[in-house]
Amino acid sequence: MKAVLALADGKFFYGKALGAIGEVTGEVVFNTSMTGYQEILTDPSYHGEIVTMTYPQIGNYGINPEDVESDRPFLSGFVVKESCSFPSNFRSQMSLDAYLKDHNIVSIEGIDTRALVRHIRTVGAQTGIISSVDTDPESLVKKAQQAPALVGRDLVQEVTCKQPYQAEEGLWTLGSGYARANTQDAVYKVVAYDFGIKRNILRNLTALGCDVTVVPATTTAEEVQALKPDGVFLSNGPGDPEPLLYAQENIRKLLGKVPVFGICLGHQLLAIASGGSTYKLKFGHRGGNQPVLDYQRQQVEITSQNHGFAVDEKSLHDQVKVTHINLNDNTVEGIELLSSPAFSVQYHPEASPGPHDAHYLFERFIDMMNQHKRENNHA
Ligand SMILES: NC(=O)CC[C@H](N)C(=O)O
Repeated sequence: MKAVLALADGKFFYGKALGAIGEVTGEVVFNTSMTGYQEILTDPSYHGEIVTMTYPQIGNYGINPEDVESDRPFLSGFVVKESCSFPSNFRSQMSLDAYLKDHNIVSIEGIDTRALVRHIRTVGAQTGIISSVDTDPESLVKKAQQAPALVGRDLVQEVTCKQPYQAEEGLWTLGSGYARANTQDAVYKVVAYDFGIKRNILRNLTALGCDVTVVPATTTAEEVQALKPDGVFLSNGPGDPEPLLYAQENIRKLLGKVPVFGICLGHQLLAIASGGSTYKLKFGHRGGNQPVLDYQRQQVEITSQNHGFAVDEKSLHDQVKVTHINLNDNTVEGIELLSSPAFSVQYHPEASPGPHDAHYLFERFIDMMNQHKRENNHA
């Protein structure tokens, strides 16, 4: 069945319907990871986005129930050059097409994804539409122009949990699957703000001895403090960090009282809460091979990334130190506060999918909690 992808600037591509039949709008972005499509589909940070995979064949190792970062796909739409309809992997239980249909994700295949990505790189990420019900490019371009843009919207409220819960999964091993978190012997009590949290962050924290309570995005600083955490974690999540005033306010109140660690959206919110600002990148960083320099260790790490906004270095005051930069475009990749125990990174130390070079950051959070505990016991 025919499908069309159209962009707000008038560019369009004819392709074939994949997944659900229907029509969907979102910001059209691209991800350069060669594998890890299940983790990408289920990363809540992609909510509101139509994700194009640059790798030419997607779905070749099928879909299994384990490689997920949340309980369902959150992205608006999915674009691939070729979707593999005969997956080959001992863990596979269904095809990509069947999975996208099951979760009602309107997708398209068979378009020239290289041409699309080159266009996005030239003109910048923008709103687009995939449709298999209306295939008139002119009408679709109009609909794309009328669709809400990503900037200025609070998408976090659409993906955050409704109620607090305890993280129960540990790390995955072949043959045994996910370990169960050993909360009884946990040494650190962590409260994790769920702005759209990826499960592998929680798995990494529980594996290092944290008992993690995940709380909804609007939980107040007072409610968090009532749980007496040793540390607070600020998660990744979708959309623009600037309109999330409630989160910025709560983080501001927690700073100096408890160690804070943020990833991606959590990093952007920490920067804003400490006086900085963010801006939209031309087409973002999404993929598994972004080089980052850690000033402190004087080491380059290859990182997993997924973001369209970035912290403005010029907006940061002298109590905020830039700890990491992206070696492709020199954008801010990590910060540390000098006045309170808090740090954050723009990229994904939990990988899933991607390289594991940055795992040391979870250990840094543990060290920070240890030091804070020691100092408080002496006080
Ligand atoms: N993965 C994330 O947390 C993304 C953060 C934010 N939504 C951005 O696009 O920049």
